[in-house]
Amino acid sequence: MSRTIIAPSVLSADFSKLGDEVETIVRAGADWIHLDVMDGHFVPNITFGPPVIKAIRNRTDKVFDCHLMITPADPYLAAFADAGCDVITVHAEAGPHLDRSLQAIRNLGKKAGVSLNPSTPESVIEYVLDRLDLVLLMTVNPGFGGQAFIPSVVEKVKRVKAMIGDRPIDIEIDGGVTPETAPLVAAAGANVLVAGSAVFKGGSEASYRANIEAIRTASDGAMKRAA
Ligand SMILES: O=C(CO)[C@H](O)[C@H](O)COP(=O)(O)O
Ligand SMILES: [Fe+2]
Repeated sequence: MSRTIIAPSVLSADFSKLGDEVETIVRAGADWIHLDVMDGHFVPNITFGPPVIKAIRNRTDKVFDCHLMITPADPYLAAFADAGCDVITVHAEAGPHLDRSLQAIRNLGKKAGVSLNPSTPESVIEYVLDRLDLVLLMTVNPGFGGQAFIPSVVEKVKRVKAMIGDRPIDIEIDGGVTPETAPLVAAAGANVLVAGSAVFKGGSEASYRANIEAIRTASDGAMKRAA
């Protein structure tokens, strides 16, 4: 059994020293770096885009896991690939041509992900499974960090796990992940956990390390018991 991949979301980092925060969170045990791109249109908040991602790319060689909460996404995929994103995830709700978006991401040489809002049924990925490297299931409504985990998504994790079968597709959870909620989704089949506020609380490397370890211990234990 492989251990849970922990992907801290820099949405909760101190943006005034973002590069340093990336280095600190990597030293503290982050596996991937989760980058929340928001456009003030698909979601009611605005964050950052390719220039900021490019500016922090040289701070680590960890996977840059790019969560695009933008519409349209297709015109910007090449810019995010050039900026150094390794996984590029688009929302199924953000455009009419999911199959085309996923093909475009793979054609750029990147891993292709799709994200589903809490109210979006998993059936939208049925005909694109062979184009997918990752499914990101939102456990909050996208747009902000620090929101409460929506428990109804746990059943969706189980259904997506069954749909995927033995395909090499990661199941990632995003929103309200804590040591209390991580075991619920890990037991249901998720293997990548995004956490922002629960990881960056405390503001020091020691607290980041303890926060990551608490989530990892809880989720790895649940994964092992479910195996
Ligand atoms: O995509 C996101 C919000 O749209 C973030 O990745 C997510 O909210 C992480 O923050 P937290 O762990 O604090 O819920
Ligand atoms: Fe995210």
